[in-house]
Amino acid sequence: MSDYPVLDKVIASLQGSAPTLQFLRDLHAEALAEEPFVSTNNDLSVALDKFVALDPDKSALVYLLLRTSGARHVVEAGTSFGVSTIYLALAVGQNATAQNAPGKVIATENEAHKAARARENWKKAGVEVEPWIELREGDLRETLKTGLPEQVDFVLLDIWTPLALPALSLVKSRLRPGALVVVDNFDAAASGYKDLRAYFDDPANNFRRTTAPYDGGLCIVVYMGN
Ligand SMILES: C[S@@+](CC[C@H](N)C(=O)[O-])C[C@H]1O[C@@H](n2cnc3c(N)ncnc32)[C@H](O)[C@@H]1O
Repeated sequence: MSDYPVLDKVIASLQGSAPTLQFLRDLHAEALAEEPFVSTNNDLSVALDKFVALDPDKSALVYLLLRTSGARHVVEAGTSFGVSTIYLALAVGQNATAQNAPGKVIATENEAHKAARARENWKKAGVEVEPWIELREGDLRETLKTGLPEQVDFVLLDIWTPLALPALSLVKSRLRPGALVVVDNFDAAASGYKDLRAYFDDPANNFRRTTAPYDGGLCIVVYMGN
């Protein structure tokens, strides 16, 4: 048992070695001890030293979506201390191993000290996690311009709202038909997501979406292909 019963449920929904799952549980408990933060109507500087991690129940859903879709090529916009990345990498590693094929999570973080903490956390998470991650440090509007996989299966948009559409736009041409895009706080940060919502809803872009009733609204989007 932990101080956060949700973590017991979440960890039980994952496959992984006991030490890796225990580390993830402890790390996520540390993140939960913070004040909640949503990126609209706030002073972003207060988030510089915060995890601002994806909620555990949303992270579990993301892990299971990745496992069921067999995703091996993932882009994460907004990594912070790398909590959500651990869920992504665990799933990608398991999918890649099952398919005997390559796989990678491209993680992005602008703040050098956060990137350093993320690397430490992934090292501690161990071989089920660390080898599957490529961290691109710097502004994602630059770091995602080149070197993306031919096909991207999954995109996690967990980033300050003005960066979400620029991130997706850089990845869009690589999305495979059926690729999933998950956007955190789609309702709670609705005012910041006007441009992204219009982009999803423009028939020319060929996305279909629903918002799952997780805290703040978790938007789940499928790219239908050209
Ligand atoms: C909500 S947090 C990500 C949390 C992470 N997904 C998790 O669950 O642990 C968003 C992160 O995006 C980073 N960020 C903000 N602007 C960025 C940019 N232009 N390029 C890359 N990262 C950026 C912030 O420093 C912050 O750490």
